[in-house]
Order: sequence, then C-alpha cells, then structure tokens
Amino acid sequence: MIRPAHVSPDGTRWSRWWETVREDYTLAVLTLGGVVAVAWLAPFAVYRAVTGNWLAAANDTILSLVLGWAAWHAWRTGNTRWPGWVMALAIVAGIWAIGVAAQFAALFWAYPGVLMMFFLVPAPAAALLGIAAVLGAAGLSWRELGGTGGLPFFVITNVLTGVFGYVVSQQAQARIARWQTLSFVDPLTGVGNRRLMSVELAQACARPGSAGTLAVLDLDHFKSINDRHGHDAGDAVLRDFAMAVQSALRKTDRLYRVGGEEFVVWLPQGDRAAAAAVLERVRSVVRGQVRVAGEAVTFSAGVSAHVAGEPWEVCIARADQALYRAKRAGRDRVLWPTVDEGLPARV
Ligand SMILES: Nc1nc2c(ncn2[C@@H]2O[C@H](COP(=O)(O)OP(=O)(O)OP(=O)(O)O)[C@@H](O)[C@H]2O)c(=O)[nH]1
Repeated sequence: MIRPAHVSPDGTRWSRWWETVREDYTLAVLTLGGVVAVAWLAPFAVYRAVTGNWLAAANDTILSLVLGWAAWHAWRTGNTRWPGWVMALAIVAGIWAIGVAAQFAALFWAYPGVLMMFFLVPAPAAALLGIAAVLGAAGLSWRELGGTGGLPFFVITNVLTGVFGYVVSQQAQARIARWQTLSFVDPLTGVGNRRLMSVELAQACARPGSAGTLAVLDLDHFKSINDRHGHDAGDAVLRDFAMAVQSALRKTDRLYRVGGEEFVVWLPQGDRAAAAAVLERVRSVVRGQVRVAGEAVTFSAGVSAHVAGEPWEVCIARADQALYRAKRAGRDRVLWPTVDEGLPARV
C-alpha cells in the first residue's frame, strides 16, 4: 500500500513511529509479531536451553529469529508484502510446533495466530493457512484436546476467530482502498495526483543510487481550447491526453496530473537516450490520438535526469525551467535543462 512518507514530520521519533503503525495495519501486525518474538519467544528459548529442552529451545530460537527478521525487514524497507508471507508461514509452523510439543495450554496461541494471518496475507491465503495450522495442531495434539470431545470446540472457536479476522481485514482493506482513491487519484483523468507524486517520488529518490528521469508536460494553448470549445471539451482533452500518454509509457513509468493542464512523467531510468525515445513516442501518440474538433492537441515538456541523492523537488525545478523555455521557444517541443539551469553533469 501507499505509505505517506511521514504524515507529520513534527513530533518525536516515537510519535512518528506510532503514526506510521496506525497508517498500515500489516506493518502493525508485523511489529506485534516482532515484539512477541523479542519479548516472549526469545526469553523462552533461553529458558528451554537452560532447562535442557534443546528441541524446544531450537524451535523458539528459529521462530523468534524469523518473526523478528520479518518485522525488522518491513520497517527497514517499507515493504510489508514478503515479510507478511514469511510471518504467516512462521505462524503456521509455530502452531504445528505447539501440536508437536503437545502442551494443552500452548494451543491458545492458535487464536491470535489465526487472527494475525488475515492482516498479513490476502484473505484466501490466510483462510487456507489458518485451516492448515488449526487442523495440523488439532491432529498433533489429539490427546491433549481430549480427542473428539475437544476437537469440535477447538476447530469451531478458531473458525469464528478466522471469520472475525476476515470481516475486519476486508472492511479495513475496502476503507483503505477508498481513502487511497480519494487521496491519491485525480478524479478527472484517473491518474495519480500531486500528492501521490510527492509520496512516490520522495520514496524513489531516497533509494540509494536511485536513477530516474522526470518530465513536466504542459498542454499548449489549453485556455484557448476551453474558450473555443467549452469546458467539457477541455475536460475530454485532458482525459484523452492522460490516456494517450499512459498508453505510450512503459509499465514501470508513472504519470501524474499535478495541475490544470500540467502533468509529470517519472521514468525510473537515468539513461538520456532511452528517456528521449519514450518522450518522442509520447509526442507522436498524443499527436495521433488527442484531437479537439479535428485539431491536433500538442504539449510542451521540460525533462531532467534525477541526480542520485538530490530531492525530487530540485529535479522538477530544473525540468520546469526547461518547460518554460520550450513554451517561449514556440511550444510543441521537449527540452532538456541547459548548464545555466543546472544541467546534471552526467547527462
Ligand atoms: N476544462 C478544464 N480546464 C481547466 C482545468 N483546470 C484548469 N483548466 C484551464 O486550463 C487553462 C490553463 O491556461 P494557461 O495556464 O493560460 O495555459 P495555456 O492556455 O495552455 O497556455 P500555454 O501553457 O502557455 O500554452 C485555464 O483556462 C484553466 O481554466 C480542468 O480541470 N478542466
């Protein structure tokens, strides 16, 4: 999911962490798993080793390392997808291990485990993993459960826990999807808006050794299109333009609408020749597909390579200057920054 860099840059480090956890429930559950690993499983591993129960000590050690790694990795990279899978599988293994250990009281761990899975992996996978975990644990601790006497209670209460997890996680996901659409998508064209651009570019440009090329595209004489053909025709041009640009871009490229008739394209490669080829393709597709009353619609663009380590705002300012030059030079062209405008040394 999209995680706003940090919703409020103010506040203490703890308050920012708390805010980040509240924003992303998968990260919250991964963190919880990490806390359980460090505060509960790791001390238990030591205790088991001291009391000579080497098998249980090894099991608790491996489990606490895997859970701890998943939480740490998610925090470090901002990616919760793979850590979520790793933690969900570790939970299944942990619940089975409880079955092998055959301790009745330890079976209570199945409930939070089943619940957590719905917040770590997609619902169908969580349901399958939950069933596998519970049936495995039930089969392995058949005697502790009291055989057929205890089995239905164990299974039914776990199924109820899973259903609860499913309902709550689906509701949360639906709300998050709606919130993301409202916050990050331009309603007219369906492409990302300025807010999404600032979140994604901040993340892309913060990656060590990041390379990329940024272009600011501005439709030419758009006011005149509105004045001559009406606002609705202007809206249709904006929609057609976004669609045409999108169709000319590669899957990894990003398009944002950042103002009335102003768009930003981010190409995640710094190679100038490749970027120039993509923008040339964009120009020819727009020329062929975007028309108003039979007239071709054109755009001007300023393009700049992103210099590793610089904030995206610096790169966009350079592209903006080249755009103004393109407008002054007669429009319908793509220009790169000059040395005066801060042309990056490596392009
Ligand atoms: N139809 C429509 N028009 C919009 C929208 N947002 C901004 N505009 C119009 O876009 C026009 C932008 O005009 P200018 O900034 O003068 O730019 P321009 O006419 O394209 O001139 P150049 O950029 O110099 O080529 C204004 O008339 C705005 O009212 C929108 O969502 N829909």
